[in-house]
Amino acid sequence: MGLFSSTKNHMPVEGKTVLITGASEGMGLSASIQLSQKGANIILVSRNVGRLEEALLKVKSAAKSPSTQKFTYISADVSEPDYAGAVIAEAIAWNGGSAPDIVWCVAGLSTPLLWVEDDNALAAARRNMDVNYFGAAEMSRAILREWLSPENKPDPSNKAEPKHVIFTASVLALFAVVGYAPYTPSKWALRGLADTLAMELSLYPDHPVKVHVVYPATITSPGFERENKTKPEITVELEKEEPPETPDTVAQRSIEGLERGEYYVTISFLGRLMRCGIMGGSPRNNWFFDTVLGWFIPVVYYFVLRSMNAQIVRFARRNGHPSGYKKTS
Ligand SMILES: NC(=O)C1=CN([C@@H]2O[C@H](COP(=O)(O)OP(=O)(O)OC[C@H]3O[C@@H](n4cnc5c(N)ncnc54)[C@H](OP(=O)(O)O)[C@@H]3O)[C@@H](O)[C@H]2O)C=CC1
Ligand SMILES: CCCCCCCCCCCCCCCC(=O)[C@@H](N)CO
Repeated sequence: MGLFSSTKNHMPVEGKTVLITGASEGMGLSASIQLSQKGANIILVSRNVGRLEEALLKVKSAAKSPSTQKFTYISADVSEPDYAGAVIAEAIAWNGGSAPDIVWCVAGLSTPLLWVEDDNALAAARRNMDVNYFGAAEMSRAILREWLSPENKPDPSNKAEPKHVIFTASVLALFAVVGYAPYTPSKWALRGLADTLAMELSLYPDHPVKVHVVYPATITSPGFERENKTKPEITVELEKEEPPETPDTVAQRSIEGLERGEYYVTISFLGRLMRCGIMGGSPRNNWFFDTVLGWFIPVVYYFVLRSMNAQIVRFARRNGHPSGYKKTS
């Protein structure tokens, strides 16, 4: 977070234990496999046990040192109130009494729809909030209470690496797009929580912990196939601006950003522009470049928004009042 970047790896994982939610499919599975290849012990968390079993085999067979690394899964629903304490307790018991060193909240879902026309809008918004926001919020609180408790003060002679808690948002938390009303606020909420925690963590100078937020654009995952079933046509049109990436690529670029020590990690060029466009009072990855780039983004947005809104108006003229659109859900 200094003026210039360094080449140090800020998140070494070899021999560390990483807990990942949403780890049975999509980006979470890819991240688990890649961290296994780098020598981490992995705890996979999601709901469906059959998919967790399959994922565990893949993550195991990617291990850098199969004789020393260990792997397990815990089935849990991150939308259940108070789920996270039990997950962390089970993880600690499995890990010989030590808490995981890194917790990455990836579990999420999206229910694209038109806010005004769709009868499911508010139910979908609550579900998106429960999984995407509260799922990650509860997990962060459970692990931070463990890491930051006075009994768990790291031995200063031991040069402990910082712990890491990582949230997974979306570029939609940096730039909103029509059709994502139930989802976008849940990802913006994660940003608000992360910025607050980044400051709160300074109250614990003897317990080094870093918080991060990853902002992927479209990921060609099983979740993307599901969300496309209800996605409004105009949303499909607009999001073509940002090309989809595979779960493997998104996981790889996320890990690279975390290794560079970034606070907000973006995956693409547009994502980086969007990040510099919203910085406000958020911590910067690089104070010089992020600030200078940030000066130009309002000008870019003048043209981007003009063109997008014109595209939406053309769509509206072609398709008539939205109450007449073909029902997607
Ligand atoms: N796909 C996209 O285009 C984008 C996605 N994102 C975000 O990135 C993250 C990963 O997305 P993606 O790769 O598409 O994920 P997928 O939808 O493909 O996979 C979701 C994973 O989360 C688990 N999961 C879902 N709901 C719950 C729950 N209630 N409790 C526990 N686990 C749950 C699923 O397993 P199970 O169902 O068994 O529980 C699965 O392992 C999400 O946070 C998503 O919002 C961000 C930008 C773009
Ligand atoms: C200065 C910057 C210019 C900005 C250009 C705007 C381009 C719009 C691209 C929108 C991409 C939306 C991806 C959604 C991913 C997602 O989170 C969902 N698939 C999950 O449900």
